[in-house]
Amino acid sequence: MRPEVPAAASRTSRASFGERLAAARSGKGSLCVGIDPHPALLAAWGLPDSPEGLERFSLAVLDAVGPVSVALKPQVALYERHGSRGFAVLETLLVRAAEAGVLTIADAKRGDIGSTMQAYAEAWLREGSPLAADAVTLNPYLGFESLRPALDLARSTGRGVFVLALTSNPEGRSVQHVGGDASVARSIALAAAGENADPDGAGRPGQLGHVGLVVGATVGDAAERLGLDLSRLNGPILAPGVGAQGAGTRELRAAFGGALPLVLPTSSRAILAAGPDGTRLRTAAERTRDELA
Ligand SMILES: O=c1ccn([C@@H]2O[C@H](COP(=O)(O)O)[C@@H](O)[C@H]2O)c(=O)[nH]1
Repeated sequence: MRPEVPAAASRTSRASFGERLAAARSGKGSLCVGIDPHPALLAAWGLPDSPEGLERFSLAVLDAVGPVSVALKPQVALYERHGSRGFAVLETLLVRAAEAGVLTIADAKRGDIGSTMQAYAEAWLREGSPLAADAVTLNPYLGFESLRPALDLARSTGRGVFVLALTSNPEGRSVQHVGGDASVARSIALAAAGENADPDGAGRPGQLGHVGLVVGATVGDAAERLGLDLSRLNGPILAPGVGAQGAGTRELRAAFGGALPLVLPTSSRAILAAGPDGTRLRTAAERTRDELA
């Protein structure tokens, strides 16, 4: 059975996702490790490209890396490609992680009109849903306000969302950077900060909120250039792009400056390439975490 999030008695006594993450960070550091079971990685681990291989891979990563990561981020697409049996593996992973006290961020990048968004919110954030994670990534292309069901459910359950703002891939610029001060990325960052201004709806504005942003570690000076004031987000920043996409300490500093304390550097393939040996895998994660600290 999935454990309740801490302090679940009432909306106002429940810690926000940002606060739960901050508590985890103080013991484990800031690294978020992605679980991306690509067919080539499964093969390199000596595992079949099947739901069985997926499960062995996922649980091995949880055991080895969970204790030294602030959160694990399963890439939902790599479970979805195995159909319903892949989703069953993802459910098992999410339950086992919750039992082990490891936070999970489902990288699902969901986004739709509000009525459909309600269903996505319930799938990924509702207490008792088989796919409930601690947080889910969201795509705001239909407008930030279309995400309202997920924003509200995250707030009331102590879970979180990470909304795409400046993604790590070069193609993102053609949408996210256009318009200078009026860019999509800036409007998303402002809206997220507004949500976090009073994170639990109880007039406790000092708490870190439930709405995070995705800002790639590879984006260079884009956040500054486009006027995103990330240090005022009052929520966490997920920064994929470390390792396989080329970013490291220098790139993180260049991208985030004074907002670095809010950042969760995120790496998948570069760590998973260490292979199935639990000690080597954990060492790879620890080394990455310590290099970035
Ligand atoms: O802007 C983004 C948003 C999400 N991702 C996801 O993160 C991992 C990155 O994997 P690596 O192996 O560390 O490159 C992957 O699941 C992406 O879908 C991203 O890269 N950039």
